Amino acid sequence: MQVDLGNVLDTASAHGVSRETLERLDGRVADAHERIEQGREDNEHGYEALNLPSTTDPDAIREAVSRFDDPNAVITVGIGGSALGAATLTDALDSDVDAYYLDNVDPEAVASLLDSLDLSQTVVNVVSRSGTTAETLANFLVVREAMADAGVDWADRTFVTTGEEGNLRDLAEKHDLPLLPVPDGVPGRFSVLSTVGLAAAAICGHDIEAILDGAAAQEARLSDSLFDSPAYAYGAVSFALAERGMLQNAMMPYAESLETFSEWFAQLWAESLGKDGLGQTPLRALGATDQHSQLQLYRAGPRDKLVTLVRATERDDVAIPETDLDGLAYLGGSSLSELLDAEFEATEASLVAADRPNVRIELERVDEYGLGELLYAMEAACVLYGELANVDTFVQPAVEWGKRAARGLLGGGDFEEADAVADKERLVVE
Ligand SMILES: O=P(O)(O)OC[C@H]1O[C@H](O)[C@H](O)[C@@H](O)[C@@H]1O
Repeated sequence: MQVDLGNVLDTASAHGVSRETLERLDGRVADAHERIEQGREDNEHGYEALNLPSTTDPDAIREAVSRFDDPNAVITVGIGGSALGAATLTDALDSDVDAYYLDNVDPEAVASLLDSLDLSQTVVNVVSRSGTTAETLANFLVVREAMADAGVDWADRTFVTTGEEGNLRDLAEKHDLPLLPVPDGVPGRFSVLSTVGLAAAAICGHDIEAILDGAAAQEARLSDSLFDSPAYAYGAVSFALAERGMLQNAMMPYAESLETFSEWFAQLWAESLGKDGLGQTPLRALGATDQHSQLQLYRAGPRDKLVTLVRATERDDVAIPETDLDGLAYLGGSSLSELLDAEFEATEASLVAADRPNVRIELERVDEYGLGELLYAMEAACVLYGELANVDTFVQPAVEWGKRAARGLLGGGDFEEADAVADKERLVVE
């Protein structure tokens, strides 16, 4: 995996950063790296996530899921960090086992998914670090009932990934469900390389060791200089650009298989860095599709965006057939991959021509190893950015406020946050 910073330099784009600025920043990267390494060594909350390539036991995960013979499908019931990592992996990789995610409580979507599946051939993976998230527990109760109604022994087809305590743990123990532990000290959005993210991939038959190997390769590249580490290069430059007003970061992979990756990145970046009036708003885009919609804004709208373009340098290709139409002759004999690359490079050039900084991230391939590299590098980039911005990367009090309010509204406890809901101002126009 490599990160190309050429288009963020002020020699490419007038609103970019100078090499001198990057060199000055590199001194701060060295200090931040030292702090991160200390946090990892002391197994501090959050920093521990960067140790997962060596602390995760892939055999234990495989062993836990091996009790389910030949499922057709796996439903992961979880939300946020308890769903997006697994979804990023299974959506990016091909498998004969279909992976679904119940990460919302839209009744129509839940009912439609459950109606469409043969539940006797489906495995249910319930994931919640806290074991108390209302959406996850509610969806699980619905799934469990649907299985029972279909004459399926739900307890036989369910496993749980959760922490040491919480309602989900109690429920799993009561029904003697197989349990995978979530690692201590790893917030959900940093947990893709643990039981939380890898179990669904293991059920789908993906090579979870290769995912960890890819992550380990990027772990080995962390160093005290942004010029030696793709992860730190990305984190440091994103921070430097945010300081210059690029307060939005459009994550734009040129691979449909990475569409969910942008969602995962959005949680990582928003929940970790959006604090104390600071942060960089992640935007989700997909190349080449969004070249024909959002690119207008990225190139000509407010000068507040970093665009991150991601592509694989190797991919399976499809030839474009020759045609006798003169106007289309330029396409014939070429391939969809060549067209996609041309679109990618044209987007970069068009942004630079309008003085809009952008970063290129290239993987060799969207496979297990490449995904491991990409996900680990983005996590390390985020941790570095958090150090440089001096925010508490690993907490999410703003999200928890809303969780308490919703629980209070449903009668799940006495939470003062719920009172604020009743105080809503109204100015209704009909
Ligand atoms: O894993 P859980 O405890 O169910 O939490 C699921 C999600 O809940 C909240 O929204 C947190 O802010 C997220 O970071 C977390 O990933």
